[in-house]
Amino acid sequence: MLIFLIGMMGSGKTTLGKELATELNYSFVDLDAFIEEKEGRTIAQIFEQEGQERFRKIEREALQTIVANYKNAIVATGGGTPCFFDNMALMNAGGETIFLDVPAEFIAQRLSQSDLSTRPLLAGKTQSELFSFVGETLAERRQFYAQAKHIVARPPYTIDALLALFSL
Ligand SMILES: Nc1ncnc2c1ncn2[C@@H]1O[C@H](COP(=O)(O)OP(=O)(O)O)[C@@H](O)[C@H]1O
Ligand SMILES: O=C(O)C1=C[C@@H](OP(=O)(O)O)[C@@H](O)[C@H](O)C1
Ligand SMILES: [Mg+2]
Repeated sequence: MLIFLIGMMGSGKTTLGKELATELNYSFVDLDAFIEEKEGRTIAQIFEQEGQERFRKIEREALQTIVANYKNAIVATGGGTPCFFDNMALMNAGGETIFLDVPAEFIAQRLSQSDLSTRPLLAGKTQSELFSFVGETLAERRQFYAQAKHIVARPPYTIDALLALFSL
């Protein structure tokens, strides 16, 4: 089974995805890390050198490669992945999708304590810009995230909530 974790930057896709893969003895694939390895450059460099539009095409191709080549894996997507092309339909057809619906305030709080330079959409933002950006972006993206087959919408947003979804 392929399990895709989707949701905003800072919702915990990478962190919880790794834990879930260890717990289930599945492979773990982080879409951003997969892209960085294939491209030989960081996500920040791709944005800087070629812009977001090109990044979204690279991201789409990487997602197609993963769907075609992995069988039992947890896939941590990027926050924007569900919102471009028909990526949401591709993931729903290829496996289970789980939206980590963490409130914007939690996310902004977590991100304000992390290194923003690795996430080009956040780099250079002040605390208050970060809080408004996360709130507005989550509102715009919710229509895509809401297409997930499963939603984790109550705290604590931990691996137990993910395991409970499948009664694993
Ligand atoms: N369940 C959690 N509780 C508290 N902090 C978390 C949790 N999940 C992630 N974080 C923190 O939030 C930040 C973003 O997490 P990350 O897993 O990279 O999110 P994503 O991949 O969704 O962008 C990291 O600093 C991480 O340590
Ligand atoms: O929300 C987004 O558009 C992005 C999220 C990032 O992944 P995370 O959600 O793992 O931070 C990464 O793909 C890129 O910086 C763009
Ligand atoms: Mg991540």
